[in-house]
Formats: sequence, C-alpha cells, structure tokens
Amino acid sequence: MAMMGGPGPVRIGGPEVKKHKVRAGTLRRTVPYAWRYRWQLLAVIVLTALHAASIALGPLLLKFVIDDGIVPKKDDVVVLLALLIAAIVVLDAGVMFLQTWLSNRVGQGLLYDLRTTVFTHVQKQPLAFFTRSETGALINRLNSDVLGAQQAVTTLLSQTTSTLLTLVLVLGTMFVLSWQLTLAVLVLIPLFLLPTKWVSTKLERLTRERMNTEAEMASMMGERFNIGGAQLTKLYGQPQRESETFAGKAGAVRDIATTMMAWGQVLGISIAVLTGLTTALLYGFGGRLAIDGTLEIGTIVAMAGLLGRVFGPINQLTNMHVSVLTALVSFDRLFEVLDLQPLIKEKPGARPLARTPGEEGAPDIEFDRVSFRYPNAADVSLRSLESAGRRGRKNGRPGGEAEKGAGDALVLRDVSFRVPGGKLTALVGLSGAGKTTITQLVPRLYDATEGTVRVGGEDVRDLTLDSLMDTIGVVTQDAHLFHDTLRANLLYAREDATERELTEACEAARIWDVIASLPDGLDTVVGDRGHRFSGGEKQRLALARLLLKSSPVVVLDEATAHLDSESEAAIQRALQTALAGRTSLVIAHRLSTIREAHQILVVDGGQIRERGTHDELLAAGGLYADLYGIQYGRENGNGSGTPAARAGAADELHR
Ligand SMILES: Nc1ncnc2c1ncn2[C@@H]1O[C@H](COP(=O)(O)OP(=O)(O)OP(=O)(O)O)[C@@H](O)[C@H]1O
Repeated sequence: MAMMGGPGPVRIGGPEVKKHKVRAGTLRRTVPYAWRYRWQLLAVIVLTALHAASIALGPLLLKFVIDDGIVPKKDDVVVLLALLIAAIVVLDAGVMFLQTWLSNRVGQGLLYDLRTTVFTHVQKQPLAFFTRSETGALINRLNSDVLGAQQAVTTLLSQTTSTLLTLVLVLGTMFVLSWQLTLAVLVLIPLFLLPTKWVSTKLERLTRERMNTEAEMASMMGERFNIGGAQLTKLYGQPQRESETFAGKAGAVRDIATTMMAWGQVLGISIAVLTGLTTALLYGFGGRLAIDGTLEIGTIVAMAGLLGRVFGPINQLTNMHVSVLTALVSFDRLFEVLDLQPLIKEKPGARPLARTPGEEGAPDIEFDRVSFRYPNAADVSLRSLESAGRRGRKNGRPGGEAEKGAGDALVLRDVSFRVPGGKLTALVGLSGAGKTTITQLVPRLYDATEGTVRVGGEDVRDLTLDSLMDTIGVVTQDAHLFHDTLRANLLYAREDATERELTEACEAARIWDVIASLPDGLDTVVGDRGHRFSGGEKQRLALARLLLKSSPVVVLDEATAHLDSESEAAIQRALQTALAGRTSLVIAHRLSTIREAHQILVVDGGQIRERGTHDELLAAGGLYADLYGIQYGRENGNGSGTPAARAGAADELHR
C-alpha cells in the first residue's frame, strides 16, 4: 500500500481500471475519511487479533489434550482443557459477531459520508455539467465507486489485519512446535503459489468484466424503462431488437459468471489438494519423528490442524494488492468528481437581495451589455462522465480540440434591456436565436461572459444564491415533475404551504378541476416525469407550483405544445393570475401574451434586433411584423407570404 502514496502514478490491473492511473496523493486523501472512525477501527483490529489468536489456539490446545491429558491418562486435565476449548469457541463467536458488526458500522458510516459528500457536491455543479454528463455514469459514481472506496477502508483493513495476524500466529506456533516439520511444509508453498496466483488474477479480471457488463445491462434497463425510452422503442417498433441486445448482455453476464464459478472451484480444489498433500507429508515425516521419539503425537495433530489454516491467508495475501489498488481507483474516481470546482459559486460576502413585498416592490431585471458563450466542456465536466468521451477517453477531464471549439462562439452579443418591476417583457424570435439562454442568465444557471445582469439593481453575482432563488420563480417549457404525488411536487416550492394554499394555487392556475376529478386528488402519483398529465396540464401544475412560491420575479418559457383552444384559454387565464404584479420575462409563443406585453424584445442571432410594444413593432413593419403576420394569418386561416415561408416561420415562432 505504501507505494501508492509515492509521487508517480501507478498502473493497475483489470480491463476497466487498467487504463486508469491513480493520481499521486490519493492514499493520503483517503486518510481523513478513515480517521473519523479511528477508535472503532482500532477496536476492529483488536477484535480481529483476538480472533486470529483463537485460530492458532485451537490446534495448540488439542496438542495439550493429547500429550498432557490422554497419553498420561489424566482425567482432570482432559476435562479442564475440553472446557477451555469450549469457552474459547463461545468467546470467539462473540468476538466475531462484534468484529463484523463494528466493521459494518464503520463501513456503512463511511458509505454515508461518501455518498452525501458526492451528492451534495454534484448538486452544486452548474447546469452545464448536467447537460454534458451521462446520467448513468454519474449514478455509477455514486453507487459502485462509493462502494469500492468503502471496501478500501473497512473490508481491506480488517482483512489485511486478520490475514497477517493469522499467518504470523499460526506459522509462529508451528515453528515453536516443530521447526523441522514447518520448514519441510513451507518448501511446498511456492509450488502452490504459482498456480493460485494465476487463477486469482484470472478471477480478478473476470470480476471486473462481470461488473462492467452488469453495469451496461443496468444502464440499458434504465434508458429503456423510462417513459421516453419506452415510448421511442414502441413507436419505432424495436422491442425485438431491444430484447436481442439485452439478451446479448445478459448472456455475457451468464457466461462470465459460469466461467468464474469454474475457476473459483479450481482455486478451492487446488487449495484443498495442497492442504491434503502437505498433511500427508506432515504425517509421513512427523510420524517418523514421533517413532524416533523426537516429536509427541499431540504435536503432529496440532501441526495438521494449524497447516489447514495457513494456505487460505497466504492466498489472500497474494491477491491483496489487486484489491487495494482497485479500491484506490474507486477513491481516485470519487476525488475526481469532488475536485471539480463549481463554476457558479456564491461570492464570499454575498448579500441577500432585499425583498419588498407587494406589487410595487417587484424588482426589475436589467441586462447591461451582456455577451455570453457556453462554457467549454473542460471547465464544467469530466470526460469520464460523458458517454462519447468515455468511448475515446484519454484520461481525466475533457479538453480535446473538438471540446474546446464547442463553447467558443458567442451565443449572445451585447444584449441590453430592462424589464421594469411588476411588468411583463416578452422575448420572441426564431428558434436558436438565444431566448432560452437570456432567461438562464437571470437565475444564474449560467453567468454572463461579459457585461452584467442585475436584479433589483444588484449584480446577480453579488447576491446570495438562496435569496436569488427565493426572488425568482422559473417555469421551463417541459415543466418537470418528480415521480411523486401532486402534493409533494407542489410542496417542493414551499414546504410549509397549507392545504388551503395548495388548493388556492391550483385554482388560480386553473388546474384544480382536473385534480379534483382524480380519485386520489392531490395524492395522485404523477408518473415518470409527470407523464400521467398532458402537456397543458403539466404547464398549469408548474404554474401552481410557481404561485405557491410567490416569487416577485418570474421567468417563463411558454409551452409550445399545440393546445386545443380550451386549454389554451385555461393556461392564458392561469398565466394572467400567475404573472399579475410580478416582474416577468417570458419567452412568448402566444399572441395574447405578446399583445399584452409591456415590452417585446425580438431576439435574432444572439442580439436584440427590435424592441417596443406590440403596436409599435407592428407599425415598424420589421421582423416582428413578419413573424406576427405569419402567425396571425395562420391562426385565422388566411396567412400571408409564400406557403413555405409561412409554415417555416410559424413553426419557428412556435418552438
Ligand atoms: N448547453 C449548451 N451548450 C452549447 N450551446 C448551446 C447550449 N444550449 C444552447 N446552445 C446554443 O445556443 C444557441 C441559442 O440557443 P437557445 O436555446 O438560447 O435558443 P432559443 O432562442 O431559446 O431557441 P428555441 O426557441 O428553439 O428554444 C443555439 O445555437 C444553441 O445551439
């Protein structure tokens, strides 16, 4: 283990981890995690030592029973020693129980520490991290690597102690009993080590292969069994192909497991054969010594007993380094995630945004010469967590040429505007113009590359994240809902909301009638990603959630789903309630929203091309007038422009 702390990276075995170089200092960094449990770990080591002693003591007592009791025919010695053996067995059982219980406690404690640390850290990562990382790979970090790291500290620690102590005590006792016999037997050990080492390495490789294939199988199930994946599979009529792919993976797991079982047997049998052979040698050679009177009979019996306890620990010891290195890789991969500094952090000394209640007090939003480019992959994520990256992975963080190019273009250029407090500003424009990007800079999902975004006159980067999130309510187009009850989803906005407040929010969002008609009402489970509800219903639920939060600033991406006129009207009324008196920045797709907006900003190519009220922009006859004319025409069935242009632009505006 000591070599791991050295300056250079260490290559390790196993197909997946083979390429992974453990970074220098990893071992040192694991110490604080174990240090928290130092007293419990010390107790585990003491208990392990006691157990190891009892392993060596059993055969030794047998020697005394034979040589000092049975042979000289001393009843009292036999009874006394038999009682002692019984007492040791019972005590050892207690020791084993305590040892296992304590090391499990430490292990679970460590798992808890690692899981919560990584989860909390990952949550702090900017949105860009999640857009780049493959969810399955991320969850794997939280599951298998955390488990691997825990094993490094607990299982390995107690295993190493127990193996080493057992070997020292058992071999020591054997030497004391008869050094000649011990040496004769030890000569055979190298003969045994070579094949077992070979088999163990093979088993180690197979274990990793099985883990990888099982992970692929699990990830496939995860992808195909979420609502989107299941729908795609059905719609493209691919269940048969999916089943075949899955069967391929499951078959690989079956084959590897069968091979592993066979090699495991070979290992077990070879240990048993060697133990048998050495026992035969011991009886042959020892028997001769006993006949000569050099050895007592009890010693031979005790030696045979001790011999059976030597090969297991030796075998474990030869494989120990592989387990230690594997466990360190897990730690290293976790540290890789923990080392990732979140791009968006609260400044030291950040101030809370003063929140003035009431309509007049809604703060304004201001963009002051804002330019923005999406961050490079190298700044926000880990190559090993990006699926495409993992296929062509070099090592560690991403940063290939293609990655660098990805974020280079400015998505917003010199954008300046002000959303006055309590008023509605609509963003319109073609798809990909930069509307969503603008809205994401307000709640600091991303930070401006140049220029300043202000809320209530304060640079958002000077404000505490909590107060910013309290002030701003965001409804995205897909209006995500967790797979939980409606009530839990709504309370997510405000834990302490009363039943009455819940009902009122739902009524104001024009969704209460739908909820009331459900047999379980607010306790209805929404289904994966809220799939149980229609697009319009989800949007209204998201509005109800927003109303409960009652934030003075609202950022909203209107749903683009083609709604029937009834739900369109319902959403419109819900929106009017939700946005009344609030500072609202809305990506607008509906004529009604656009017409009533205090100000309309027309975004094109990352810039604000036109601004004004609906009437002003129509009168100006620019891009807005074109877009509006096309949509208005379409909605009234008498569109303008060429049919192709009409269809294209209408779709764009609706996206
Ligand atoms: N996470 C990202 N990383 C890199 N580029 C991005 C990212 N998200 C969006 N973009 C790019 O930024 C540009 C603006 O996208 P944005 O989503 O802001 O447009 P939009 O006007 O909201 O479009 P739509 O109406 O279709 O949603 C697009 O060219 C898009 O490809």
